[in-house]
Amino acid sequence: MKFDPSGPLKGTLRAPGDKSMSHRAALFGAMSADPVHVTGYLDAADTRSTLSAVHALGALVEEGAPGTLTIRGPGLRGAGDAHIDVGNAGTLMRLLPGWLAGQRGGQWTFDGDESIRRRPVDRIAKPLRAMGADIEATDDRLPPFTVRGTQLRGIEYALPVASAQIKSCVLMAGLLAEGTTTVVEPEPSRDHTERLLARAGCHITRDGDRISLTQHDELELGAIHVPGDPSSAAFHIAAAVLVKGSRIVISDMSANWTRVGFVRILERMGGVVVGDLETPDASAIRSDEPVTELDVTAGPLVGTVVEPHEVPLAIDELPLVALLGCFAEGETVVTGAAELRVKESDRIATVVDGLRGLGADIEATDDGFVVQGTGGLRGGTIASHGDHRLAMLGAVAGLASAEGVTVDGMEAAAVSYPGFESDLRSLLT
Ligand SMILES: O=C(O)C1=C[C@@H](OP(=O)(O)O)[C@@H](O)[C@H](O)C1
Ligand SMILES: C=C(OP(=O)(O)O)C(=O)O
Repeated sequence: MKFDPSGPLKGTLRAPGDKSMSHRAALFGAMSADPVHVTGYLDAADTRSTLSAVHALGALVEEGAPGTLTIRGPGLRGAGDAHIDVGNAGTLMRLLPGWLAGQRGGQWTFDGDESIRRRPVDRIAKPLRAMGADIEATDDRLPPFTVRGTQLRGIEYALPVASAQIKSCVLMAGLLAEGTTTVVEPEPSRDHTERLLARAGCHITRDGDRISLTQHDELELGAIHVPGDPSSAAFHIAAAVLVKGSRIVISDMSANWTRVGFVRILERMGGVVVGDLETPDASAIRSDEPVTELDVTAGPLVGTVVEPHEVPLAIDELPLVALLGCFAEGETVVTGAAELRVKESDRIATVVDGLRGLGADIEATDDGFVVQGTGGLRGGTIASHGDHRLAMLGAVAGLASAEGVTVDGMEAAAVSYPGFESDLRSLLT
């Protein structure tokens, strides 16, 4: 699929439902005793895998108008035996075992696509085993793997990396574990799990970098609205900043401060983005999910240094920071982002190789990359390597390039954003 250099982007767009919140809405919906009504649910391959998973565990999923569904769960302690195909969804693979490990009996096998079979699960197996869980993984660290339900006990666990997936898994296991479960975060990461647990009536508290939760009987959630995904919106935002004369509005986007690190980095680089973002505050647990409207205008950019503590707040948007760096004056550096190597692809290698193939001056480091801004990109061909974020990166690069970009494997975008190409083209004038 070729993306030619384009004229200005204009218009208003709502990005599809947030992927992280959609996974959690389906999982926590299934863990609830009463029906949970969801609006704004993301209809994409990853979040379809989650609906299939909760169905396999015994939940009823009634789909209504687009993005609207009702989940009638088997409840916190009622998950039935199943084989779970997570497809390409790392979030599903890392969160769901947390719920299942503490069931009274039962057995679940997990597997997924070629990419998921390369993604580590020892990061969740280790804390779950410390809680008493029974988990067997391939080579002790990869899918396919098996979880058998057993009584768990609460632990205190210091996360070795700032990962919302590991944090969420341990907290979910804590719901069924005896005593108190505590996770200690090296840096704050997305906090949708904590907010949902607080809303569901769980006893969850935060003291500095320590999040604690005690065993719980029933989740009470009611209705959940999933706002637009900032990680999906980021591709349109980047395109609007890079193509001269552009002005777009992104409506109904999550303004959760743990998700908008990319907008903060972009503002520092000189991008003009107007909108109300939530004020960072890692001292307490909130229970709401704020939304905002962003007004984005193209403008000249300068290079920046992305510090390790900013990485979890913009992890899936860091490929776009590399692209922006190509167009910025001076150097753009990302550090402390070794986690990029264990995503759908090794995103340090695929971003560096991919952008270099389009004419970028970019070097990989062990934990990030260094880009020298050259004021533009020539264009050419980029391979998605089956990674949705790489495919969408290539499309945006094409619009801002001199000669256009052919994306090899554009269909990968359907993992998080099936309507991406038509949404992007709808903004072109
Ligand atoms: O919890 C989540 O919904 C996610 C957490 C992040 O992964 P890590 O926790 O592995 O950093 C992110 O990259 C992923 O797209 C979604
Ligand atoms: C890393 C991602 O997702 P997951 O870990 O759920 O596969 C992503 O969406 O960029």
